[in-house]
Amino acid sequence: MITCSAPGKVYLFGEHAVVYGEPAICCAVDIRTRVSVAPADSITISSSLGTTDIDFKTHPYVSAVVERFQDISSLEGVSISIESEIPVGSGLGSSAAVTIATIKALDALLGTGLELDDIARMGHEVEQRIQGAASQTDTYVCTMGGVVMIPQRKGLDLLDCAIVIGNTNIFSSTKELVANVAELNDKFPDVIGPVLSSIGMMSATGEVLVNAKDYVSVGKLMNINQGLLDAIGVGCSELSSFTYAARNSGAYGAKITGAGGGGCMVAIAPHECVSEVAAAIASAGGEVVVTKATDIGVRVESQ
Ligand SMILES: Nc1ncnc2c1ncn2[C@@H]1O[C@H](COP(=O)(O)OP(=O)(O)OP(=O)(O)O)[C@@H](O)[C@H]1O
Ligand SMILES: C[C@@](O)(CCO)CC(=O)[O-]
Ligand SMILES: [Mg+2]
Repeated sequence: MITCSAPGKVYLFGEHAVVYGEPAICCAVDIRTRVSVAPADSITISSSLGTTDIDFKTHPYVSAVVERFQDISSLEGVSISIESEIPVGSGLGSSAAVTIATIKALDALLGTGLELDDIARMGHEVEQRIQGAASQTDTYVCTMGGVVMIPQRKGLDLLDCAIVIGNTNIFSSTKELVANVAELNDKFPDVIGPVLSSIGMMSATGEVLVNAKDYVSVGKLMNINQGLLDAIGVGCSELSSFTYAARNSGAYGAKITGAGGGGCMVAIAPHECVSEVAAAIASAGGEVVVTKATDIGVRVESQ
């Protein structure tokens, strides 16, 4: 049996706008999905969502990965078992992590010799197929780890402040949220276009600040980015209430992370404020995860 893992991620800036070619800055975080594979006579995929064969309703991302390997190798049967610390459909890159960890595990099992760039590319193709429109961000960051600016694929300094996540526990489908933004953009292109460009400016301005470890300024920009995410309709009252709770208890800044519409918000905070920020989000009704940036991307855990 071979087990591989891949990390989740939070966006400092740029989700949604990155689908339209704007830059984004995204950070791998220290919560992981583990995928174990073993030779078998038929295909079985087991996760908290159920046990299936190739099944695009229950396991669309993993099924698409299996089909890709059927194209490039002699794969006929395999048993795939998924365990995850990343909540499903929550904005923390659960789809990218399960996709990338499965690609790496099947690559190791079948000896297809994929390089990290090949894994990231295949992961992006899978997200595009299932999501409709998808940027390369989640799959690239989750493959490589670290803090990455997209589309340049430029590595920035690892954050050394605390990352506090508040989960609304409202399931949100990235596919649907991306489609909602596209609909709004089709209806009001002259209004939404400039908002998406302004979101792109966050990363252009934020890059230098992240490398300078000027987290006070990074936080201010995250707060501006949050306002623009609200403007394109991906907020909800719980996300707003958690972001204000975090800001009012000492966080540098707070915003939605990922597709929004539910899922999670992220705050960056000085290490000494973590318990106040976590308590404030929890008393506003959020499930809290305190984590940190990681430079460990996809990797083989055991074989
Ligand atoms: N542990 C898991 N086991 C099996 N499938 C998973 C797992 N985690 C995620 N998935 C798949 O990914 C889908 C959720 O992906 P989606 O892109 O909508 O949310 P996300 O990746 O958590 O958030 P975001 O894309 O905003 O970061 C699930 O419906 C499921 O198909
Ligand atoms: C909403 C989005 O920008 C981020 C999802 O984590 C979609 C994508 O980049 O594919
Ligand atoms: Mg996703």
